[in-house]
Amino acid sequence: MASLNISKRSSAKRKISLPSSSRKKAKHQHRNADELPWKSVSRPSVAGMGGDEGILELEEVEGVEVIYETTEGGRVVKFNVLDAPSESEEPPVDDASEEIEEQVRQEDQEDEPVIVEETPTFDTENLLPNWHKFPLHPKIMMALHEKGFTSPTKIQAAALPFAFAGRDVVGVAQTGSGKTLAYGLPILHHLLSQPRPSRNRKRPVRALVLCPTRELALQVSSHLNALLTSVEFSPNTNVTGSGNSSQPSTSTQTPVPVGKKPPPHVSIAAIVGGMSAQKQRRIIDRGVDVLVATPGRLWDILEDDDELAQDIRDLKFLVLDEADRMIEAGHFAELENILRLTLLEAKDEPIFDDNSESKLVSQEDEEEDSKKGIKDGLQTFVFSATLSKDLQRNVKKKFRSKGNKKHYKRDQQPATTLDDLLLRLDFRDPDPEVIDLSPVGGVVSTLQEGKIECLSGDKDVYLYYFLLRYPGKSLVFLSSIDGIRRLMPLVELLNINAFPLHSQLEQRQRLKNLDRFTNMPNSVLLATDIAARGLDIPAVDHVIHFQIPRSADTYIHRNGRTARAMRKGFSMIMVAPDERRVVRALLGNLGRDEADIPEITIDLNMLDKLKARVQLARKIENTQHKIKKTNHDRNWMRETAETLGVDLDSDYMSESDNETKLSTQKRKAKDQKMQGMKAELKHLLSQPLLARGVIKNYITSGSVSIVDDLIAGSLNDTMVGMKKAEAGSEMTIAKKKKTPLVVATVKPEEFEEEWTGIDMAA
Ligand SMILES: Nc1ncnc2c1ncn2[C@@H]1O[C@H](COP(=O)(O)OP(=O)(O)OP(=O)(O)O)[C@@H](O)[C@H]1O
Repeated sequence: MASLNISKRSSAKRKISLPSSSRKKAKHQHRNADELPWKSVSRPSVAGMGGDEGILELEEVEGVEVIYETTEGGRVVKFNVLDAPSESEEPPVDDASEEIEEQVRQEDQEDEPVIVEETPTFDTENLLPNWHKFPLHPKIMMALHEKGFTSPTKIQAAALPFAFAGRDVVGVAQTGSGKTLAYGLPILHHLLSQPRPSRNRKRPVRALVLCPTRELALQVSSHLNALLTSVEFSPNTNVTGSGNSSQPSTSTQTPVPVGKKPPPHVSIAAIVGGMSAQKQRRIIDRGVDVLVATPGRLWDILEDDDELAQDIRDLKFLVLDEADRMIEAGHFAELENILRLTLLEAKDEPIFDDNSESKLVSQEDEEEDSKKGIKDGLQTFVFSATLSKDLQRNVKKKFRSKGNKKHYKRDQQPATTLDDLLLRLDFRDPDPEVIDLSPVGGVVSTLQEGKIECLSGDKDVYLYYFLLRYPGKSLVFLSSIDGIRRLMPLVELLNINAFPLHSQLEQRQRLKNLDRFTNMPNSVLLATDIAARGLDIPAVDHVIHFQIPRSADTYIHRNGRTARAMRKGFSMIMVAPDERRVVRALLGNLGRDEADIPEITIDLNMLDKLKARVQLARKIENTQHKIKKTNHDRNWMRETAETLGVDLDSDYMSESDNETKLSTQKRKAKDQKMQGMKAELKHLLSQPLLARGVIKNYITSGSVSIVDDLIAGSLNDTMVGMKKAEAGSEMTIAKKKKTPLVVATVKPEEFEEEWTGIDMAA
């Protein structure tokens, strides 16, 4: 047997680094080395131990303290074997033991078997010249290259230098402009530049990203994970062969457990409601570097997890993504509690207390703080597409510039809840950098807008028209879940591939529907505003405001689900007469005029044909709904009576029985009627929708010949005789105020010329 000295020494520290519940009891038993409880371990194939080198077998031992005693015969080594205490016993923790703990922790670092992980090299200068000036870890450069992200987006180019300089950043940039990586890259860079964490020690949470919705949190974590996974386990890849490292990065010392795959260099996890809390707790227990969370679930977990609460106090990065939505999402209390943990001073005290004495942060306080050297290196990033100018000013106002000796009074009344939230953030930076790249009027340059003005009751048919006329992936926003519940069966009856998304669906169903929508090219997602923020669904062609948004911000964020990352997109708002005033006000808030948004030209002949289909589908839906409701009411009465052990009134019963008999006949009649209506709808749906002047059986002889277009494949798939068209290519441009409408059809090329795209240059 050969023994490994490192193992013996490292074992001693394990006794102290174990979590408190499983700490070992200091029951000393001096023994000689051969009596120790050795365990066989597989031989490491790295760190110079790969060859036989005379070692036949390796063993290690845990829970042993090595004692050197000076005796008359010289120095002798003894071993203290430590027993594990019972669950209820907690070892006394005193200053001395903490000192030892720290000492042993250091020893641990020295003694663990390590391998040297080669930092890959990457020729950024030639392969990613637009990224070259950013000191990003080569692995990140490799990932950006692999993803084809050849240049930073504007917000990335603007925010990264400040983030790398250790500054706090408040970033405002249009939807789909790459804000996730604007804060994600500095975090990943920092973590990748640290040694790969050991499997033996739980990694603390270093970065917390708070998101308003579960979907966004899941998306952010998978977005960051996706960037890492391609390069995580290819540390020695040399992409260029030229050996030009993107930056002078040192090799990282990577402790690798014997015989095991190295642990991930960076571990990212999402903690959101609607999924197993136990599983999420287990993930946290295993150790996570970047926690992406919704405030509600995170606070639930934090309430019982002191260790995690401590991690949050010691964070290196705090991010608020879509900060303004967070307060709308009803998470304010939880969010506030979480943020309180991140305060530098008076962590447990409310920020705004009633004691006016303490409301003024004086120059003396400030100097006192700096004498104490309070500086923990927390960096805070706040990002959104919509942070009002007032708010941005307030963020700055809050902070006392050390140079200027400006003072901030804590009893300053915040103007809005979001002001309040931002004032509760304890930016360590005396002057957080506010970067505002939001476009004028909130509209992304690649987005084209349009509107349809119609009666509320006609919105269904106009929507149907739009979906058939402009096939593609359409995200339809409604303000209420009831609205979705009403519209969903209707569009299904009309054979539209539609999926619902709202907060009353189970999380699994929500994700499934999102996934189906993402993967089906010609499909519709009927969603409430839970889908308005941050979701990065690839290639959404159209955003439709079926019900008008509640605020200008919501209009911007809903629109932001299309025209992302320089792609084209179209947004359509449907306005009923009684909604015009609100829409006017909403656009006014964005400094815009109602007439800025042109109307979509509708082929009224085609609309009439669709009306027949929609009316019939609506009739079927209403009848189905009534049947369901009657059955539900009757069953509910019987079930409730059964549960309560109450006999139903005999009158009610006989009435109900008579009704049942009657209703059996009625139901049969209704069923027949329903079958008839369904057959009729099926027939209607099977009929081609002929444009005016087109004769079905004589395609060459109608007043409009469609042969050439048919051969060229340029006809709309469902509206026979109408050419294929992109949304936005058939618009009625309204002249401003009181001038009659001028009808003009705008050719797609004319718009394309105006689409300038996002200038990605740094
Ligand atoms: N440098 C880049 N080059 C090309 N594409 C990029 C770059 N950075 C990010 N992207 C892509 O752009 C898309 C939008 O990014 P992201 O979701 O971060 O936008 P956002 O600004 O957070 O949008 P929102 O305001 O809607 O949340 C994503 O698909 C992302 O992968």
